Amino acid sequence: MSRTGGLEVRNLSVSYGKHRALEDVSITIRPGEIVVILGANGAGKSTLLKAVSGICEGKVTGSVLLENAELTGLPANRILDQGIALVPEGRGVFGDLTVRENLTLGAYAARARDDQAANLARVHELFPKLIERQGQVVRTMSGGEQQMVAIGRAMMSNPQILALDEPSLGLSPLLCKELFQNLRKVRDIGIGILLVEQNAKQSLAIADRGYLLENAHIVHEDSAKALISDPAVQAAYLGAAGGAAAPHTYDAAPEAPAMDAPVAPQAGFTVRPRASQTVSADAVLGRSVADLVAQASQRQQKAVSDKRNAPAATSLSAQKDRLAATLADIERAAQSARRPRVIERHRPQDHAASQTQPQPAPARKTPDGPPVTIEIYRAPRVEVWRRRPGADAFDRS
Ligand SMILES: Nc1ncnc2c1ncn2[C@@H]1O[C@H](COP(=O)(O)OP(=O)(O)OP(=O)(O)O)[C@@H](O)[C@H]1O
Repeated sequence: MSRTGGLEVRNLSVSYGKHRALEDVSITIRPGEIVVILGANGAGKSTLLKAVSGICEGKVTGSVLLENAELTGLPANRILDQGIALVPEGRGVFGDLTVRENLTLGAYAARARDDQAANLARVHELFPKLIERQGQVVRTMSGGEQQMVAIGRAMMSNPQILALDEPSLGLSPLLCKELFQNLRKVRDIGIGILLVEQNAKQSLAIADRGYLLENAHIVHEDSAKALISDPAVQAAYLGAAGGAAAPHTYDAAPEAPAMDAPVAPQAGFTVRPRASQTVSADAVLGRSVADLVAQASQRQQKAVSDKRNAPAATSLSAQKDRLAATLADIERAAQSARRPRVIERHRPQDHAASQTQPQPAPARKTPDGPPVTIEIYRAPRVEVWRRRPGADAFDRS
C-alpha cells in the first residue's frame, strides 16, 4: 500500500523490443508537490511519463498506484478517469479549435463531466487570460498562451496528478517564467505535478523535489533545494546556459572516446554532463563547420577529378586528403577567431576630453591564453580528433 497518498511508481521497467528504456524506476509524487525529473536526452524521461499515463508503446512492468489504486495496464482514458492528466511534449492542443472548445474537450473524463462548470471556473481563476481569449482559435496564439491552453485543458479533467513533458520547450525566457509561475499556482491548489524539464534551473527553482534519471535508472533523489546546490548537478544540468540544453547529444559507439569525462562521483552517484556543457564548434569558430566541410569536400572533389589519370590516388587517400583539408580549414578558422582584435575602450579619465574632441580609441590586445585544444565530433558515430597544444597535427587518441 502506498504510504504517501498521491502517485507512487514502483519498480517500473519499460522495454522497446530489446531496448530497455526504463529499469526499475521508483518515484513518488505527493498531493500539492512539484517533482521534477532531470536527465539527458534519451535517459527515459518521456517514457516514464507515457508509462504513467498509459500511452507507452513499449512493454511496461512494475506498478503505478494512485491513492493506493493500481493503475498499471489500464488504458489511457481509464487512467485519466482515475486522476492523472498528461500535457504531452508539443502540447497537443487542437490548433483549429477555439480556447473554449479545447477546454471543453478536456472535460470528457468521466470524473469531470458532472463538474464541468466548476472545473472551468477553476481554470479561469488560475489563468484569467483564457477568459478574454475564449473565442480565439488556438493556432493564432503565442507558444506561451497555447501552453496555458494545454495546461488548462488537462486541468479540466480535475486531475490529482498533472504530468508535463517539457512544457517550456520553445518558449521565450519571459514566457517560461510565466509558465513556471502558473505551475506553482496549480501546485498550490493541492495538485501533484510530475514535471519533465530541460530547463533545470527554473524547474528546480519551483520544484519541491527532484530525481535524476540517467540511462534508464534513477541515480539520485533529493529536495530541489539540495539538488540546486549540488556540484554534480550544477555541472551536469545547471551550466553556464542555465540548464538550457542543446537540442541533441550524440550517442557514442562503445569504443568511441567519451565526449566528456563523467563528473566525479558525489555523494554516491554519478551524472553524465549534459551536451549543453559542450560549446559547439560553430560557436567557437563563428562559422558553420558544416559549410567548411562542404567547401573542403567540393575542393577535394575537384582535386580527385584532376587526379583522374593517376590511378594510384585511391579513394582511401582521397578521403584522408579531404579530412586533412577540412581539419586545416577548421584550424585556420579557429586561429582567425583567436586573433587579437581591436576593442574600443573608454577610460573614465578620457571621458571629459572625449566630450570636446574625438579621441582615437586605444587598441587592446586580447590576452594570449594557453593554446586551445580543438575537438571535432562527427555524428552519428563519435570520432574525436584533437590537436593538442603545441602539436602540429590532429590525432584520434
Ligand atoms: N516508441 C519507441 N520505440 C523504440 N524506442 C523508443 C521509443 N520511444 C523511445 N525510445 C527509446 O527509448 C529511450 C528513451 O527515450 P525517451 O524519449 O523516454 O527519452 P527522454 O529522456 O525523454 O529523451 P528526450 O529528452 O530526448 O525526449 C531512447 O533511447 C529512445 O530512443
